[in-house]
Amino acid sequence: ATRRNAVTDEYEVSKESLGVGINGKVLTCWQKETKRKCALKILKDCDKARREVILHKKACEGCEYIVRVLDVYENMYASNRCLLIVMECMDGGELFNRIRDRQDKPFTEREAANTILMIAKAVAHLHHMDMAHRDLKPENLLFTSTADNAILKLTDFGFAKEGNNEQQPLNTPCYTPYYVAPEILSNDKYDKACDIWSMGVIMYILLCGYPPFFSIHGGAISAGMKTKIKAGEYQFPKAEWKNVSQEAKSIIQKMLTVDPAARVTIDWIIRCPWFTGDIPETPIDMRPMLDTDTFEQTRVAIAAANHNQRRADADD
Ligand SMILES: O=C(Nc1cc(-c2cc3c([nH]2)[C@]2(CCCNC2)CNC3=O)ccn1)c1cccc(C(F)(F)F)c1
Repeated sequence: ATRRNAVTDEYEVSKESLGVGINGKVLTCWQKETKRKCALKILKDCDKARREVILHKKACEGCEYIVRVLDVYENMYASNRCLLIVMECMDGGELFNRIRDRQDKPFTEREAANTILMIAKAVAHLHHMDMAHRDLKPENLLFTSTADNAILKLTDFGFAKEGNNEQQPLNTPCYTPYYVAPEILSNDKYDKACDIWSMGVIMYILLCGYPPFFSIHGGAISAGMKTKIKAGEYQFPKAEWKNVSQEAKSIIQKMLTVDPAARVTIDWIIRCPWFTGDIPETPIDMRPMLDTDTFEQTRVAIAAANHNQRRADADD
């Protein structure tokens, strides 16, 4: 339940900003009793903010891949009524910064698969409760710590939306089937599909270090970029993609399907062997091994070594 007392009763709020989200800024705070470091998101009270709080609280229950909401306060702050969301503090920062810091060397396929799988588990949890995030991007994906095995969690439910349970029975009193407009029936049918598209863009970036759609002169979205997105026009430039497995590319292609009705669902994604990777391979940089000519050279070298070894044995 939303607390009405001052957040400062239970938390020490710092001035240190952790960033600014869609609806409000995020500060560091400490729980007085436990000294636990937390993050505090300050939202101006309005319907959108109330929806964000309700959906985030609902979403984080039962899913370890969604940033946990610890407390919610309704306080006056700077003479405005505000909603304050206290969250677990994600000390590893954003996926965005981790990608940016490794600009030179993108993720290995195994690392990319592990990363996307954590995102997919968060998205599956939302889609199974008929909710769509609708703002999936590296800036809203945070690591629990800077350790290699840190967990990646989804945050910022400022655009999230709950379906009206699309298979709304036609006989609900709100409309007479004969006259109901198509958008009433399908208005949120494709919200979930847009989360899949965003995952496709994130997966593409993790495997090569740059986005599939961009405007040549950089900066904000351009007309040319919009055209490319609408046409689903992007490439896998050979330089960076020749070592990436065909399976990874075909998964990206299925996620970046222009027609939302034809796009793969989250359930299809979490069942892909590429993600589960049943054989627990050590996170090697699989890319050189996947490169045919490197693989060919390795095969020849191994054969030659075996030949010399046999010769050596025969001489003994
Ligand atoms: O951001 C950090 N911890 C954090 C952050 C959030 C958080 C929530 C939201 C955001 N962050 C952003 C702010 C704007 C940029 N995108 C992310 C969008 N909307 C949100 O709702 C939640 C919990 N712990 C952090 C903590 C310690 C160290 C570091 C760093 F890695 F930077 F050193 C970061």
